[in-house]
Amino acid sequence: MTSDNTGTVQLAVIPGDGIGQEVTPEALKVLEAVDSGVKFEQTHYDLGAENYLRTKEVLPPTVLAEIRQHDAILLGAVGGKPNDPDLPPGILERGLLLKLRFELDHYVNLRPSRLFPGTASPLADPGDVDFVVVREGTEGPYTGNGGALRVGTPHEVATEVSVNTAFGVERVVRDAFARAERRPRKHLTLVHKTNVLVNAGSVWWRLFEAVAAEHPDVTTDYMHIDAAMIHMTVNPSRFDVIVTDNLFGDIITDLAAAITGGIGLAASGNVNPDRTAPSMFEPVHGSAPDIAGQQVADPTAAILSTSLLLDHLGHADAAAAVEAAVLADLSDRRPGTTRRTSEIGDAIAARL
Ligand SMILES: NC(=O)C1=CN([C@@H]2O[C@H](COP(=O)(O)OP(=O)(O)OC[C@H]3O[C@@H](n4cnc5c(N)ncnc54)[C@H](O)[C@@H]3O)[C@@H](O)[C@H]2O)C=CC1
Ligand SMILES: CC(C)CC(=O)C(=O)O
Ligand SMILES: [Mg+2]
Repeated sequence: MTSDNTGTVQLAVIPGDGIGQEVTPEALKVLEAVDSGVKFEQTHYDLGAENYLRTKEVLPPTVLAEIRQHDAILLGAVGGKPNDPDLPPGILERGLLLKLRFELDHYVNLRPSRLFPGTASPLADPGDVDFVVVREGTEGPYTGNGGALRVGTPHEVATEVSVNTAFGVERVVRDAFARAERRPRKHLTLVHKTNVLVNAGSVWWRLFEAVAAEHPDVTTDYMHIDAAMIHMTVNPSRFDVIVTDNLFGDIITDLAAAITGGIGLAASGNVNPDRTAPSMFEPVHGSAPDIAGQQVADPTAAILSTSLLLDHLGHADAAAAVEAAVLADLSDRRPGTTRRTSEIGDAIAARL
């Protein structure tokens, strides 16, 4: 998919905050180096904590409307230092990141986890880990539904309501079954907490079962979220495709990253499968204020996110080339040696 007939892709780039500013240029370096047959025309958007502190604006409607006109979005990370008194809690996470995901209907948050050859896992015997988490991206407890009463008093009550619509659950479950069907193992696991979150759990379970009946070739199972974390730590190779809600998917995928070489390698796509708006590609990690500005962040996750972007735009060969370049770089990494963020980007781009 390109925006015109000249093979030009309109790419919105939002480096964001912290290490987002450092890893995004490396991802762009790789996107420019790979032979995809198309030209990426980039528009950079200065959005994030610094922009907010300067302008008191997070995502003006005109900017959102402009971003919507692009073919795809590449995002670094957003979020300031924890508990910064100048940043209202969640203002960037909810006002920018989730706003983009919700407004652009990124209902499939795709997070693949593979233990690439030569990559170290903290698990002694991880096995052949290759699974993908299909995280619902527009509902759950992240919709901002809730509130607080009697704030600051001993009688304070705070709620965050998890929203789960039949429409929202069914479409992501259908996407997960379709993905499972295309994979060799054809196995799908629903992860939830149906024993306690009975209302949300019920709609997830019923729709999962209903869609399963249409996919007799996909084997299925169910795990409660807590038990799923045991299995992911003890025997992660058992998973193929996991479908789950927005919050569980957020948490699972940080663990998934940790067991497959670290958060610096975990890529993601916020996908609008209906293509009614641009999809957005970003590393799983955040802005990492603890290491920002030091050129020590690993840009591999951001670089692998461009592989997901290329694949989404229909450039499967270029996507595979980026992944192959990353794999080659990973297998050359030696424990105890460190490279700057830009050196890793240079090395991967050079392989293309
Ligand atoms: N998609 C996004 O934009 C996300 C934004 N955030 C925001 O980012 C800020 C920091 O959040 P945290 O919870 O600390 O999560 P984080 O993912 O930014 O950092 C967690 C830990 O992983 C390390 N880390 C992260 N990326 C790395 C990389 N590429 N290479 C090496 N080490 C890396 C960090 O140094 C830190 O120790 C917060 O404001 C949070 O809301 C968090 C997650 C996702
Ligand atoms: C900062 C959150 C809104 C997002 C997050 O942690 C994630 O998508 O992984
Ligand atoms: Mg997260």
